[in-house]
Amino acid sequence: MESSNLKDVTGGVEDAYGEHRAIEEQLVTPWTVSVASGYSLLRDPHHNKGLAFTERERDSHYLRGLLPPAVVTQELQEKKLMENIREYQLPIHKYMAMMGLEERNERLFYKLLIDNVEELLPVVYTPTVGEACQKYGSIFRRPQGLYISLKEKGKILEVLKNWPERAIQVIVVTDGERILGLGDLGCQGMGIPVGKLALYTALGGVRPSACLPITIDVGTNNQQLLDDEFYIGLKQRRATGEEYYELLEEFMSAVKHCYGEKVLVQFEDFANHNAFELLSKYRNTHLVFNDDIQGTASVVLSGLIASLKPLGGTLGDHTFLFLGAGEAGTGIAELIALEISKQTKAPVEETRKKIWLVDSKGLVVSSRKEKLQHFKQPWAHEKEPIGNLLDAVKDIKPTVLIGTSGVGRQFTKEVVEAMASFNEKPLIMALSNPTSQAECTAEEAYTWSEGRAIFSSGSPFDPVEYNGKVFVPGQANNCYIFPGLGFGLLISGAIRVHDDMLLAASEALANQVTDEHYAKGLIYPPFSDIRKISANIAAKVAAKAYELGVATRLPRPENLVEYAERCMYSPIYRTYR
Ligand SMILES: NC(=O)C1=CN([C@@H]2O[C@H](COP(=O)(O)OP(=O)(O)OC[C@H]3O[C@@H](n4cnc5c(N)ncnc54)[C@H](OP(=O)(O)O)[C@@H]3O)[C@@H](O)[C@H]2O)C=CC1
Ligand SMILES: CC(=O)C(=O)O
Ligand SMILES: [Mg+2]
Repeated sequence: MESSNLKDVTGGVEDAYGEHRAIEEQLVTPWTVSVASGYSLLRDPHHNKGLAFTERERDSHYLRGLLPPAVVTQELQEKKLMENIREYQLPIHKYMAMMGLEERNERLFYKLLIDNVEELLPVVYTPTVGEACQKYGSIFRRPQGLYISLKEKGKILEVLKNWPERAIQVIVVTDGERILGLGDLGCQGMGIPVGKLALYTALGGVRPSACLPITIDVGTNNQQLLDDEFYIGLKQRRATGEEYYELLEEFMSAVKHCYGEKVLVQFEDFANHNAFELLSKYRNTHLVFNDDIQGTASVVLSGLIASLKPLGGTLGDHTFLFLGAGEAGTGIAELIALEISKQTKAPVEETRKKIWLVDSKGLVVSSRKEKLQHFKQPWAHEKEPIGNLLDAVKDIKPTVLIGTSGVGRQFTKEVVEAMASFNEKPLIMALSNPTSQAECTAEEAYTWSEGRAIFSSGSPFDPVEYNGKVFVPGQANNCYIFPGLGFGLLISGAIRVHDDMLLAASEALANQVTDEHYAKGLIYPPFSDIRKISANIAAKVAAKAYELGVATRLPRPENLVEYAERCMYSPIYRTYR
């Protein structure tokens, strides 16, 4: 089908693929629905329960003889699998074991992930997912999402129809150009949408069948991949300009035609030269948000709000310095400025002046303005140029130092010591992922600040003992926000994402930090409570959607927290007729 025909298909939620309304010349997919039984039931990850099939189910579903005689509970299966996973020494082997489980038995995969979230999050997500992407070509077994490449130009609607699920509610899409702090991994970036959507289900409660990971392959500029005979993606340099934006336009329009107005599209790990453009292009026509710009901003703002308790004062009393002036850095900076502006009623142009950013060329200042990318320009304040981070720290004397550079070990001993020299409790966030790219380790932050830093990082670090005291570093990662934010959008039937929803999500997350957490040095609540946290975030986001008039699920449920909790996916096995 030509892309020009797209406009003839109306689509929408009821008629997901537009088949009933398709005109005769248009192609339709002949989907059939059948009841799985016997061997095919065991091979169907959505319905397989392995040894947990009951005697009755084994009789009625032709499973006799296909399974050994023991009938076990889901809990026992979980115990056994956790033992197996703990046996693996290498994180990548744990990752592969988890992906293998997802391919065999989806509910058991999610039960493990939900019940053991603190142990398994670093396996299915950062840092291990970074290594998995680097090796994605060799560990790729079965499709976990859709690949849409330049070869599919003009046929994207048909490609979407090849995905076996129809009622898609959340899409996470990447083009693989900025995978964590690991750079351009091309088509191998697929590990990221797969991992993010696993968290949408485990942390946020979205049904797995409603989630669709997508990688857009427009080529790669990574020479190592281009030279690799086993590379799984398009072997050409990245398409840019009109060719790139035409493909993205066709994709965004096909997605809406296929799944309707209320499908949420999360942009993930695009390079900044496309990320800002795509967000501003689609934020007023589609339900979209950029996780790296907006989700990260919301999680960091939450940590800052929570840290005001141990630090004292208001947000506006602080001075912020960022290393890294890209998506994450400027996204966070803008949300902080917006929040201070709301609190103080000062214009955002004023509140931005307390926030400074350093990029690869030094401090962002007014004399560089002409040559700066548009997203850096609002941060080009009046000051003499400063070439490096240490001098910027000494000059600006920030109370908060945030790393969003994607480059490891930039917060040196001198930088942390300088922060500790004029702050009783320096707030230091090393946000770059995976662990190898963190601006400093937890141990470095606590040791070099003589145990005074309030520290958090994008990838997890173990607790650190310093001078007889144990410090527990928090994980400032957007995975605290996007599952709850997304779920709030879905349960309210929101049609647009608004900045006020990000602020509401930050506040909801900060409200979950208790005195017990503060006593451990934390400014984020533990992931073990994440479903409760996500329900609270979802409720606040949904409430904001109703308040702003962008919610379509009417009437508004009275108790939104309860409603969110009730709507959440449960991985407990279902009983079959
Ligand atoms: N914890 C979390 O939840 C999240 C963490 N991140 C992490 O943040 C990192 C950056 O992501 P993102 O903002 O999207 O990337 P971008 O590429 O958009 O931005 C990177 C910025 O860092 C600057 N930079 C690069 N090298 C240096 C250096 N040696 N010294 C100073 N500045 C430098 C770049 O400068 P220039 O502009 O001059 O090139 C650019 O401004 C990644 O590692 C990512 O994993 C991202 C999102 C969420
Ligand atoms: C966490 C995340 O989104 C990133 O590092 O890109
Ligand atoms: Mg990301």
